[in-house]
Amino acid sequence: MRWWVISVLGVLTLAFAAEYPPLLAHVLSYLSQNMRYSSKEPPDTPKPKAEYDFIIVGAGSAGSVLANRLTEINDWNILLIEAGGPEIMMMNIPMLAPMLQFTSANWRYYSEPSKHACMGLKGGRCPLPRGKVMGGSSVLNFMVYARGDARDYDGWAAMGNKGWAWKDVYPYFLKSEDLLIKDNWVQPEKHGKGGYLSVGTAPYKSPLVHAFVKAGVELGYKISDYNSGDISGFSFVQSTIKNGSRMSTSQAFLHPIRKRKNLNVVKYAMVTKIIMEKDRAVGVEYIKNNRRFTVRASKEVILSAGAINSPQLLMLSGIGPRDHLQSLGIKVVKDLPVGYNLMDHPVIGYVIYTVDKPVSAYEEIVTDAKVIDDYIHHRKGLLTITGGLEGVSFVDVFKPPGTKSFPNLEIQFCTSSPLSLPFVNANFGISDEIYNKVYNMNGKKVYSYLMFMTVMHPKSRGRISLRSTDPLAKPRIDIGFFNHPDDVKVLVKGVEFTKNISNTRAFAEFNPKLYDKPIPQCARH
Ligand SMILES: Cc1cc2nc3c(=O)[nH]c(=O)nc-3n(C[C@H](O)[C@H](O)[C@H](O)COP(=O)(O)OP(=O)(O)OC[C@H]3O[C@@H](n4cnc5c(N)ncnc54)[C@H](O)[C@@H]3O)c2cc1C
Repeated sequence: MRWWVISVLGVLTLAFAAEYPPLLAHVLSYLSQNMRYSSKEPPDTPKPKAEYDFIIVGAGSAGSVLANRLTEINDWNILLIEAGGPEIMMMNIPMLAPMLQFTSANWRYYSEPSKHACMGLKGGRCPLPRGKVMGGSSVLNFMVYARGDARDYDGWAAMGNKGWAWKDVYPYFLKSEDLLIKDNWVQPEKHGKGGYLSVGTAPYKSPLVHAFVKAGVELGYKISDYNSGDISGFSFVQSTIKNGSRMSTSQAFLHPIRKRKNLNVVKYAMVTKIIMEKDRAVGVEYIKNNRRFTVRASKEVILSAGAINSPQLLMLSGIGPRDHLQSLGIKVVKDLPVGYNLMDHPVIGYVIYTVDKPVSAYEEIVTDAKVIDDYIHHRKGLLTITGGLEGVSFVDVFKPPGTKSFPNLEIQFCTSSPLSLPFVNANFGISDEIYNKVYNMNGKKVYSYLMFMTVMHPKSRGRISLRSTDPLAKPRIDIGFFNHPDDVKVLVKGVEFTKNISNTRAFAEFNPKLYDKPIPQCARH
């Protein structure tokens, strides 16, 4: 078990012992649950074979599913290689999701400074968290289960991506899912039952998220099952959780198959190169415990190392833009535009409203004995909220509700904000100067909510490139946020839209006030 888990549990144990003597027993019980939990993950294979049928690089969202499906074929041997270590139970407490970014389970990538974005953040860089652990980013993420809109898939198919139309992918969504939600805002006929991946909702719902969904209806939007193929509307979140705990893809797809003899897993193993023979990938090199290993694949090497590491590994292996590879002295195997066309969703993270009632999550929830008892003993309460995120809406900010439109903005509704949970400022990487001038409440308890706004179909593009030939050096990430002005227009309109939401009758009882203290650098605008 990691030192930080032991320290957190130690502090919690001492804090509880005085106020809630039975809690000591609960904490110990949690520790023993963790031991049992750890034994469910496929173990590290001490001596992998020299050759497998398939090698999968990265045990994240994609890699876990692939390892499960491929090992269904008894005759195929699969090696799954993961740079990170085991997932531990503490990582499954939904409300603690933001804290995981401060652990070794995060690759800790940052964007390059840019003249359009991330300027109020430390060093002018946006933190770009990615999971480095069994389960990958599905261990760090905020658990929102969102398939996307049918029109997006059909658009990709129309671009020539055979097999990606909604009608092609939808059966796989059904197959993989185990819907646990019984509420009437979900259309059960659009969901799967009995699959590996549990989809539920947090047992706790704050009064604020109820107001958020009602506000949507008041403004003329429908309460939607955003996983039905049409995302438009307002809703509570559907989450990859079960019994109030995170369900990562490792838990969903790897734990149940840990006894399959044709699956080997190596953990803490960093793949440094794909071995190419002519145009064919025939194996990989990896480093573990400072030793270098080579393993061959008779059928395929599958690269599922995530949106940052996969292109990095391709380029290190000679697959990438000729000029770039040659400038670093890498032999070109295939000249391809790897690393270009990087797309992520530009966001405004800090549209905050303060409220005058104690209805939002606050900093002390991580040390409040009652809140912790609720979670450890009953798997309910504030700690089951997925990273503080409870509601979601997808709207077209340029068109009134009810008209035919394709949403261009996603609003994630959070039952707290960095004013109430100051540690979240570190997640965003807010600079000390801006934090102290704008967001530091100096210990004053503030209740608030936040609408986290995301551009749905960004036009901005970035690029990933190599900094050096050292596979352990972080690649250069030019995230490209806001290099297209249309993305800014969507978000500006989105901020106005949050005012409409907060001005509804649904929110009136909380007396919300936009927290509009100007950031000094923006005051002139
Ligand atoms: C903080 C955060 C919040 C998010 N919230 C949501 C959300 O609420 N809902 C949602 O749908 N999506 C969310 N996402 C995005 C989602 O989690 C990712 O899109 C998804 O997990 C990516 O899956 P992947 O398999 O491509 O990569 P990953 O899951 O990142 O897996 C890649 C794996 O490869 C391993 N790896 C990388 N390089 C190597 C190497 N060289 N050798 C060996 N192993 C390697 C990594 O350690 C990792 O385990 C979030 C992501 C983050 C980081």
